[in-house]
Amino acid sequence: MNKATNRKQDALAYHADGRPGKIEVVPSKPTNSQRDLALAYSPGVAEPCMEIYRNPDDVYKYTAKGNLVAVISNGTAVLGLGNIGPAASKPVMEGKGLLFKIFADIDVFDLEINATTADEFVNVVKALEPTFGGVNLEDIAAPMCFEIERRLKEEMNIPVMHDDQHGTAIITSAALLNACELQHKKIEKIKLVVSGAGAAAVSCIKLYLKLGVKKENMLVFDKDGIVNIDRTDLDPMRMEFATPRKDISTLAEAMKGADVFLGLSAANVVSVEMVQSMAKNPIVFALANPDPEIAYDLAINSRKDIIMATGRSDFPNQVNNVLGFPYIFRGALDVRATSINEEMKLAAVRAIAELTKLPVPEIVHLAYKAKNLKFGKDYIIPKPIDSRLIGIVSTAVAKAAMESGVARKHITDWNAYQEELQVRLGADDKILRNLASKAKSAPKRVVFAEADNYKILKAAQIVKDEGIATPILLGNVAKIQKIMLEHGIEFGEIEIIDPWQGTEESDQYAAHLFQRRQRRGITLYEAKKLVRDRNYYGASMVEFGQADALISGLTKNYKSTLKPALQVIGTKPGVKKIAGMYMMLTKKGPVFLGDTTVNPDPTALDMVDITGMINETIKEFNITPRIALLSYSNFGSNTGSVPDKMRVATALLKEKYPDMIVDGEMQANFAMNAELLQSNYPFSSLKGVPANTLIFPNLESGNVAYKLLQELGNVEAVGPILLGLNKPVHVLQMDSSVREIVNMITIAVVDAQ
Ligand SMILES: NC(=O)C1=CN([C@@H]2O[C@H](COP(=O)(O)OP(=O)(O)OC[C@H]3O[C@@H](n4cnc5c(N)ncnc54)[C@H](OP(=O)(O)O)[C@@H]3O)[C@@H](O)[C@H]2O)C=CC1
Ligand SMILES: CC(=O)C(=O)O
Ligand SMILES: [Mg+2]
Repeated sequence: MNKATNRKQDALAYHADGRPGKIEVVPSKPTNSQRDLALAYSPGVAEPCMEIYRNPDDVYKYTAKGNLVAVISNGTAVLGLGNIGPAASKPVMEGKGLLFKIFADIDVFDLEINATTADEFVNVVKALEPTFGGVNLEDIAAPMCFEIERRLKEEMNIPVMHDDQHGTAIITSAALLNACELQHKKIEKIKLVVSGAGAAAVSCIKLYLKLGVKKENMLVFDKDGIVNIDRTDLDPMRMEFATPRKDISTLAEAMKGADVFLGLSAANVVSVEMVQSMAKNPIVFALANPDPEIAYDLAINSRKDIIMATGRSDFPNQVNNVLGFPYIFRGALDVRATSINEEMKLAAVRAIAELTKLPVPEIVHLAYKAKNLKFGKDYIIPKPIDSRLIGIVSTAVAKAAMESGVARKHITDWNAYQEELQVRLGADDKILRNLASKAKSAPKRVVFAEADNYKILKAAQIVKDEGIATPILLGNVAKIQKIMLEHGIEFGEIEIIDPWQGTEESDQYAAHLFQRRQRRGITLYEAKKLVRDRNYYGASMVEFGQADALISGLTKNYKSTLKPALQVIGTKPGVKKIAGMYMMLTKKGPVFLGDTTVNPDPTALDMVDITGMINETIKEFNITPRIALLSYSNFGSNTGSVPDKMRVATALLKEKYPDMIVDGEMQANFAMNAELLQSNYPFSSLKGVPANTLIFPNLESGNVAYKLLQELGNVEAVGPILLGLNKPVHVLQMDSSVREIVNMITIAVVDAQ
């Protein structure tokens, strides 16, 4: 099975696994009690209904309308896949909904409609106005899309934007301005060739004209060839930029001496020769999705002076409308704009272009495994992951809406607005993305003791593909290869070792184990036998530096996986007890729980050591630990062995680590609710911000808490992160999912850095 087939299977599984599709509707109010339901629905719901009846604008106050965008398509021009119909377009529209949510916290209903005429389409969408704060039209073929958008903008009082037109125009304009600057070209003088005369291309051309490109310097092509004034099949819109020139009829002819090529048409319509025939310092935007007009590598290797961009995320210069639509709608919704006008679009263009010239944050470098991204040929436009986009672009759009008179709500405190935008980005799985970025910045060799298992192999393949780790597989070679073949898992080059057969290193590993355990009842003969076991062998590889981290435990119980690591590697100097911690990815950000894994009933002194290790590890994740020692009492409100132990441990911690942010003993709700803590116990050192690290009095409570959060709170658990071993070894929970294994590998790599 080749890489393409593999990717296909991964993409299908991604969509089909678990709850089918990519989005769900989640209530935003409590629904637990009869009272909640009486307020949410009948009879309570009648109150906001009547308020809105009396004052229609109150719909923004009492419903989700103000943050709800409809992503609507009839499936007539889906990506570059053509007219595949509304149902087949649904994955794209759900995907757009997902991007709106993760990049700008906008809720989306995706609507795929059977509407083949402009009248049908317009009637459906107009009728939806009461529900939505905005409408994002998507993947509707030209020329019908122009009429649909024009009519909806005229007839609706909420912002309507056909993203393939204007989103694309905005992003490519920002990229074009920057590319021209880098290639020393004046926009008024560029010779522009456009492949495609559809929704995206027409809108780009219109915006380029506003930026200064001259109509007479432009040649446009569609499926039937050059768009010239002799054509009888052109609608008035395309006739607008039809060329009177008679000397050119093919794309190859047009490309000779051209400064800029813009492709918004179909895959592979441009050849290397065409690119080579362009003017000095050419700019090529081959933006057809998923495959561009010319492959990135072909174009970039065809000449040295080129600036090349595609719509894809796997090459430099991704020019894709995802850089625009989330933030354009965010700004428009936040000032309750009645439309998205030219001023707002141009403000977005300028904001995106200028952002490119600012120093790039470390986190973006890490995410793209790039060392020195800066305004230049390979960085003409910001990266979609850049979290500054929401602040800069949405603010520019909101200001332009206010200044151009389409805002119905005015923002006065721009600093508060900036903060609000950052909070919107949420904090639940951002930490994982950050950790993955950190891992990718210096990937490590991770040895897998249970490589004859599909889930391990799949996770190993993912981390290799993502550049997080270089896997080393332990196990029976034929068995591993059989599973790889059955499941289409490919690594390219991969090291597979079968410890059972013995290797050049086995004797050295056995001698080391014997040396460490000879006074604990292990003979050399036994040590030799033991290192044929994959857990002993894997731990030895890490101990001898032949691997940087070990992952095991998927198929064996925790203790029997841990034992070899303790015997071969041992604990860090000074560590008496190892421990385990979980990172829970809650909506309020990551919360760390410990010890959830190893020590059944730690003493107050043990608690000090464990908390110290937890504190240090969390700091490695670039998070400041705010630690609460938990019990069933608050600061002495109850007595008993558990509160007493936690109170003593807190005092010892404060003495040993004066800079540690720690307090206790306290109940979990006080730890997680800063207001509650402050109002009842204003002396507490956890002032103002809730704890992010919870230390449990014993294994039962820690284990019960994380499992409850996982099952009832639907909170993702990453771990157990093993603390205190001298080298990175991480033991999976039995039956971890592929995603959980990938997360653990990421942690192991960060641990090994
Ligand atoms: N990177 C990005 O952000 C974006 C990329 N796109 C991509 O741009 C492409 C077009 O999208 P969109 O405008 O929405 O679709 P449309 O269907 O509206 O337009 C497609 C245009 O391409 C023309 N075309 C098709 N095949 C060829 C060919 N072989 N040679 C020349 N022209 C051709 C069509 O010609 P005719 O008019 O004769 O049918 C039509 O003018 C898609 O691949 C889409 O994925 C779109 C939006 C954003
Ligand atoms: C990116 C996008 O909207 C498209 O390719 O259609
Ligand atoms: Mg599209």
